[in-house]
Amino acid sequence: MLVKTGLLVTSNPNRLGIILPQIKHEIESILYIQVLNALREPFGNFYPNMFSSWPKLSHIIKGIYTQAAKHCQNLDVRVLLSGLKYKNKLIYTEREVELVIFDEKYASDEVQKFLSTKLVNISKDYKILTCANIAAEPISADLEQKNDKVYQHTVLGGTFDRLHLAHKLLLSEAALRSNSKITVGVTEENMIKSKILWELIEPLETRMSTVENFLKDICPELNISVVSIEDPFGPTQHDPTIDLLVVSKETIRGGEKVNEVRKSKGLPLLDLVAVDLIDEPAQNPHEEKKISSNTQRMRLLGTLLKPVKQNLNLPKRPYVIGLTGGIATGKSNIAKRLQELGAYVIDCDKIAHGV
Ligand SMILES: CC(C)(COP(=O)(O)OP(=O)(O)OC[C@H]1O[C@@H](n2cnc3c(N)ncnc32)[C@H](O)[C@@H]1O)[C@@H](O)C(=O)NCCC(=O)NCCS
Ligand SMILES: Nc1ncnc2c1ncn2[C@@H]1O[C@H](COP(=O)(O)OP(=O)(O)OP(=O)(O)O)[C@@H](O)[C@H]1O
Repeated sequence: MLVKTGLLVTSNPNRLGIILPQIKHEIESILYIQVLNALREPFGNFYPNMFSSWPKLSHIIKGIYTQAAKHCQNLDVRVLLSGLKYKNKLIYTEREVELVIFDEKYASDEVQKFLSTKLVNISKDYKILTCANIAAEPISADLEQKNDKVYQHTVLGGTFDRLHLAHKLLLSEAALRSNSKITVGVTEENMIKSKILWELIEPLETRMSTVENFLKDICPELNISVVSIEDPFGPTQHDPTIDLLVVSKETIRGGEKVNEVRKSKGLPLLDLVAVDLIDEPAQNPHEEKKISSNTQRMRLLGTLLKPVKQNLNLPKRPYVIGLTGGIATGKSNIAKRLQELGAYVIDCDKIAHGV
């Protein structure tokens, strides 16, 4: 039976390419992923010799979100970081977990103890699924990770429309590298008007609260501040406590500009960490190569944005349809097709010209 929220406990994320296609039809909404090498204590001590610092885990998180992009883009996947960062933590999830999936066969008393003592928000009627015996490469630390510094106060910025897996990767990088505070700048309306189909961008409040909820879910121990920004600099132009800016390979230049502004104001320069771009695995012709909010908005065209409200007081006919849109968006074309289907068309453009 389909559940809303699932939790996958994996001891080897390299198995995800096989597990995700098997479990994606079991879950409707949120899939939490907790990486753990064993259910035994010390809980959260995830391959301690290999991952001596949190940023060394970055490539594992990237691997998970890349697999999620390939296999289950319609699920809201959230890789939990608390259990990786802090030893002996309980697993807390904002949503109640209804299905727990393991990628190893554990003894049933071990499973029971784990569920009852470590999993805080679990449904009374939870179900368990085991996907065992899946061969995979052993996991390894990212030896390429040259800067594995952790900072007091990390920052990042973006529009974060329809929060996608690449946004989650960026937010996770900032969370892995922070031992205290994380600030996220979210663009206000003045900064989004040059974007494709900007009219379809979610309202600022929605984008801000989605970012905040995501961060609170994956790492509630951090002091999280989500602010709106009216320019590409946001709080970085006056806050001396910030010490790291997380960008992607395409926004490094923006990061350098932030440092130019800080230099001119006598503020300490920020370290920059750039995450790689995550590609769109199901790219159609004319779509961007990377996972992108623009693509998501374009894919919305021709779909119902929200369910039609039933109003029993309305007569069944005639329907009044308002047809609006920018220049050359196809209004006349659609009006012609509706006319062919029997609609009576009132062209306000023509009426206005005649006034
Ligand atoms: C001006 C800014 C913030 C506007 O954000 P933008 O509209 O590009 O946001 P968007 O939601 O599209 O992306 C947010 C971030 O995710 C990155 N990102 C988007 N898609 C992908 C992807 N497929 N793979 C990896 N990263 C991605 C973007 O490069 C960006 O860094 C940004 O472009 C910028 O210049 N950043 C550097 C400076 C900065 O962070 N300033 C704000 C400080 S509070
Ligand atoms: N669904 C579609 N797919 C591809 N091309 C389209 C589509 N709909 C319209 N077009 C093309 O886009 C162009 C503009 O279409 P149309 O004249 O219907 O737009 P409009 O919104 O009425 O423009 P105006 O701003 O002049 O009122 C035309 O060349 C039309 O053939």
